[in-house]
Amino acid sequence: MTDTSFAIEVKNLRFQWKSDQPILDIPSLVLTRGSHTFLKGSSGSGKSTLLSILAGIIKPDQGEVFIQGADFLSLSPSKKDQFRSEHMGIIFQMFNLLPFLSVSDNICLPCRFSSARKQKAIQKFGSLEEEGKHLLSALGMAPSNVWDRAVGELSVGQQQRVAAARALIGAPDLIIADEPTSALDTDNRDSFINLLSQQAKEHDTTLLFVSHDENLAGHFDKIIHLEEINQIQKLGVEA
Ligand SMILES: Nc1ncnc2c1ncn2[C@@H]1O[C@H](COP(=O)(O)OP(=O)(O)OP(=O)(O)O)[C@@H](O)[C@H]1O
Repeated sequence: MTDTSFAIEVKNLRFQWKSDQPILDIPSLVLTRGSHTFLKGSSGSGKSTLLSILAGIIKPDQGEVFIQGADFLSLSPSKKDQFRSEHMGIIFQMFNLLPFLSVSDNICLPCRFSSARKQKAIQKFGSLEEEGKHLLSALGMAPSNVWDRAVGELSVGQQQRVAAARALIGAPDLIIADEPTSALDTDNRDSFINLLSQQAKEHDTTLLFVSHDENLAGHFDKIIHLEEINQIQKLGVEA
């Protein structure tokens, strides 16, 4: 049984990369709905790996993961894709945009798979495209300059903002972001974090955010140190 007021609930999670030592052993992790969490930890401690598990990109060796009350790991690959589009906005460096598609197509993609997100965008902005353009502007990019361009032609910082707009469109229940501001200058970083905070408050979105930039931690109501919830770090890798 899981509590449906939890956005994320992890139980007895264990993971190791093939032929490597275990890196994650997390007895329990709970994020309540609407909470804004900043996840920190030293380099190589497993933050990206944990986020990839929560996003359904890699499978843990053991344990349970409930997202929005659903037993996420038991879903088939196609149901998992559908669930992800419906409920999650993901900004990962390794979960890339589609480089040959336009900025417009990339941003609107989640709403092609989620009628709930599509309806939210249309209700508030009249169309998906209008919300997409609104998000890009708020992120400091002029939509008219990039809207029809292939994403692969853009700079890394521009691509990061396209990925942010794709994650935010249609106000998903949960946003998982791994170093989403790493390629942004200070002004664009501030625009991004302000937009993320404002959207999350407005829509009661749960945020899970990984960054090495400690300046951003003040925007979050909870800080989790991976080393404090991960038994591997406490016991040492030989355990
Ligand atoms: N695809 C992979 N195959 C094998 N090992 C991997 C893979 N990805 C990560 N690892 C290993 O898992 C460990 C944790 O990596 P991870 O990227 O999750 O850490 P992190 O806390 O996000 O680090 P950083 O803060 O530097 O981004 C590291 O030892 C890394 O070498």
